[in-house]
Amino acid sequence: MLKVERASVYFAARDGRTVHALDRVSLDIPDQSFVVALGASGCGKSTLLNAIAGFLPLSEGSITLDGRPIVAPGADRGVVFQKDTLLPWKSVLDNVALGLKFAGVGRSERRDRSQALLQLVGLADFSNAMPFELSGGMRQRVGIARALATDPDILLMDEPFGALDSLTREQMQELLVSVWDRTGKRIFFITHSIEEALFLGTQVIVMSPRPGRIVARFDLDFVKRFAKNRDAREIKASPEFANLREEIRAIVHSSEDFRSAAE
Ligand SMILES: Nc1ncnc2c1ncn2[C@@H]1O[C@H](COP(=O)(O)OP(=O)(O)OP(=O)(O)O)[C@@H](O)[C@H]1O
Repeated sequence: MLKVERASVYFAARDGRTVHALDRVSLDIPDQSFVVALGASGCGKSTLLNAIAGFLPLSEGSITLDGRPIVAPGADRGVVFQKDTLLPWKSVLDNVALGLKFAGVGRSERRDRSQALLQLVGLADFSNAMPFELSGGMRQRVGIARALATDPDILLMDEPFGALDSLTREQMQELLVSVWDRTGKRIFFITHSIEEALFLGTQVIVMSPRPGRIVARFDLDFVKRFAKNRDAREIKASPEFANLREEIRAIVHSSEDFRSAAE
């Protein structure tokens, strides 16, 4: 279990004011779950992910992964950002193998494990390609393979598909469901898209800004249905999906109205 307990983060803004980016957020991310954080800009989604990744300290509260306190980045957490962070001078295979190299894994095992992961993300034939030869979606696939290379306990994804065109985005969502289903990794995923959140999450948390709080939680099973029947259109066209989309839209908008009224 990854456990966030009453996590708060305050930042000192440049004008001397204090920004309350996260306010006593509690969240459980069980094994094999797919937890999606949804909310308008500035509601603390990235702050929460960065704290789980160990990139920034909490002001109050705690985060533990299977009982171990998180205080720094570690190989037990794989991270994927919106902008890929591939090294342009290294091949696709070497990019995937990078974390394994740092972990001291030998050359041939690095090759085998990285090749298997490239197969998992549908890029088996691109191991010798250079990053500049790949499309945006393919680069994100390499990023996912690289994040999985050290066999982490959780995958942390900060708007990984936010810069992709809508068709590629849907393909990437479907690919990610396969990766999740086959590896059994738990995932914490951030998005602005209500539809993406509904399609992917076993749990969706809706956040609102200033201070960043969780204002609603939904347990869902669309992603499990898709993992079984692989029919995204059927799921997204279902009345159940449409009703929830409207319900969540109303929550997101009311938290934005609240913010503008307060300003
Ligand atoms: N290093 C920092 N210094 C000061 N303020 C910060 C810092 N990082 C984030 N903030 C502020 O904290 C709040 C939450 O930011 P955060 O990036 O976590 O939101 P978000 O929900 O991820 O937004 P977006 O969807 O736009 O990425 C915002 O008001 C932001 O301006």
